Amino acid sequence: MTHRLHGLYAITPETSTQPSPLSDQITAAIQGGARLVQYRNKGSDRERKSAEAKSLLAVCRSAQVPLVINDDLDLAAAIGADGVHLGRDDPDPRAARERLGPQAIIGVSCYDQLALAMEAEAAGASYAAFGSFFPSTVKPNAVRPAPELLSEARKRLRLPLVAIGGITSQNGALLIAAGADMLAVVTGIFAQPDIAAAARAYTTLFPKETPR
Ligand SMILES: Cc1ncc(COP(=O)(O)OP(=O)(O)O)c(N)n1
Ligand SMILES: Cc1ncsc1CCOP(=O)(O)O
Ligand SMILES: [Mg+2]
Repeated sequence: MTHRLHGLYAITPETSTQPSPLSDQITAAIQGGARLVQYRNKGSDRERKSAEAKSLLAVCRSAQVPLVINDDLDLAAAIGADGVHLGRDDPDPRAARERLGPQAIIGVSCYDQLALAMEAEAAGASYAAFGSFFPSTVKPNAVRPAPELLSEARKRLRLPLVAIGGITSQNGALLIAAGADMLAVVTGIFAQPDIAAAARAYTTLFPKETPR
């Protein structure tokens, strides 16, 4: 199945302010309209990551929402996830494409650099991610491109564009207007008391889907 990469992209929090298990939090984000989920866990051991990723994969499969694993190509391959997200310290997108196959979602971090996105496109990536567009408590030291980078990328690339970093339901609209196909969000969804409602506030920013 080819996945349409458009809409809200929910990324799991590493520290939770929620009493509910991660799988319930993801269920709520999907109820609020999340179209893609990333399992991002930089701190846990392999066993815990594997167990959490499997449980999220079950939730995502039943909702028909793809699950991407951050950084860990081995884990993505081992559990049969829908794809992987790769940054500058992670495996090469070509290796990921070879390992996971033609339908897999291979996301690549491009920070504030159009040249990285052009390389990613040539390497068979599925989307290019730019950011952090706004201050983020998750990545306080991230580079900060201007939203105009998305407009430039839109002109130069065919790949879907993901915007990330400090995105709220207020500032997200300007990133979509600049060319973002997806908004990737942690805090604005998962640090809120009502996760589904918080997700819905982003979902409504996107133009309505045209039926396939
Ligand atoms: C959609 C999306 N965009 C960017 C990132 C950041 O990736 P990376 O630079 O590898 O940093 P870590 O997330 O691994 O700390 C992302 N995860 N997802
Ligand atoms: C992983 C990552 N890469 C750039 S900013 C960021 C964190 C996004 O989290 P938040 O939506 O809470 O700012
Ligand atoms: Mg990474």
